[in-house]
Amino acid sequence: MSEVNVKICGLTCASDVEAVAKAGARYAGFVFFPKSPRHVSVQHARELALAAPVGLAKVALLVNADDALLDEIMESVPLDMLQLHGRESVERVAEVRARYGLPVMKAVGVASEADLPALAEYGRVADQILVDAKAPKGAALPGGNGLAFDWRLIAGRRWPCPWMLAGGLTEENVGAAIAMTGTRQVDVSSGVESAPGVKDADMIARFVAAARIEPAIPKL
Ligand SMILES: O=C(O)c1ccccc1NCC(=O)[C@H](O)[C@H](O)COP(=O)(O)O
Repeated sequence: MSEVNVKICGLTCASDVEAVAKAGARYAGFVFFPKSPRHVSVQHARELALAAPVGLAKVALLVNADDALLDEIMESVPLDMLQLHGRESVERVAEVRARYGLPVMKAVGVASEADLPALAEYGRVADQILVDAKAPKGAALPGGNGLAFDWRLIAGRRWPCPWMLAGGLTEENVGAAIAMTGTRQVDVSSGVESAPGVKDADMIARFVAAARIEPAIPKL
């Protein structure tokens, strides 16, 4: 079975990038959302992205971004993927993908069965979907809240494109989340932080290691 890919989201300093690369994560996420404790400016993101080693995919996380912001980011920051984490429509996802020529991952919040059809809809236009916990009503952030959803809702489900599981993952629960959902990609932010916006290198290393432990298959 292929190795589980890990995305560590919300990196804010050079030591975060180093820790993520050293731990063997596949993706590094930079948050462009001013209300977030993980927000980075375009110039700062450029410096962090330039410091990332080959093989670490750099992802820009955007919330309802207009073309002006996307143009500015695309001109300065070397990126491998755009993550749309707001209320972007299916049409907007297709438009962003065509305009910038980068793979687009659309985040979809899940709290109940009623949220599942959106995964298939976005899965038809996006390159990947991020199956995340739905932010509570009135939350300041549309993601990165450290909340999990009921993984049984998506156990055994598949979509038309690759997907990643997110929401409240930690080194303690990521193994169970992988086993229950069958995901081969996981995304974490709060679960590897010592305080909001402050990543912890040891927690990152332990999270990546925990995501890579394959469940023992009993011998017949
Ligand atoms: O992390 C943020 O601050 C953030 C702000 C605005 C939109 C999305 C945001 N994070 C989304 C992520 O990619 C998180 O990794 C994902 O939602 C899981 O977060 P967590 O439950 O904290 O691991």
